[in-house]
Amino acid sequence: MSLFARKSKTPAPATSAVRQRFGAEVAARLDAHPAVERAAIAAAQVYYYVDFLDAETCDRLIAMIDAHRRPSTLLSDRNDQGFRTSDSCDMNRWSPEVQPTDEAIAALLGIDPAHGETMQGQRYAPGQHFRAHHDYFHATESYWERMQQEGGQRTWTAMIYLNDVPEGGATWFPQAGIKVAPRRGMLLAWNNMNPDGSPNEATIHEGMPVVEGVKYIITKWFREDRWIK
Ligand SMILES: O=C(O)CCC(=O)C(=O)O
Ligand SMILES: [Fe+2]
Repeated sequence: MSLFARKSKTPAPATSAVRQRFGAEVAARLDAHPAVERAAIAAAQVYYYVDFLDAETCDRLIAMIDAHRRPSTLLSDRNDQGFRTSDSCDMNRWSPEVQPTDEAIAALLGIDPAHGETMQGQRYAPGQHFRAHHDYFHATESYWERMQQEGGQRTWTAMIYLNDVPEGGATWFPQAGIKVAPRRGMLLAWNNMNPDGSPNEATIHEGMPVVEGVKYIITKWFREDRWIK
């Protein structure tokens, strides 16, 4: 018996059949949806749905974010103040104000809502930003062990812009080569994995600084396993 067996930490698998399946199935569903467009880039699966949410629902969610916001946090071993300077809040999925939107996002992607983390509301005032990052978890970070118990890797991200922003605040994917300006009610969704289920580095993205106005969004991350046990 090897001395090194068992005790050593299991390295995170680079690829995974479950993640592969999420990539293929969600993409096929979005490709087939008449209101959804795929962004014309090869490096990542990025989709948008222009009028996903009506103005009244956007306004209701904005009011909830304003009422509950607190400084955003960062899941990282680096203490990097200034990396994410927005405010955030948890959007309770069981609240009658939130549930229809939360479930509509999961239904659009065809993912069991139990795989979805708590939806985040985010607010960026002028000058606030979220610097370039990946939404997937890095297996080298100390949080990885815990994340494996809590639904595992993140697969798809869905974001909704709740308002138009007069200037700034675009979501920029510098490697994939796409910049998306906020537009009220528009949903943006992308797969953080490659088709083989490994993390796609080209999904690195940033929330660019708002120049004029205030930017409100909601973000929902889906895990490879159930996040709600
Ligand atoms: O604010 C944006 O446009 C991007 C937000 C984002 O990347 C996130 O919430 O993970
Ligand atoms: Fe992100």
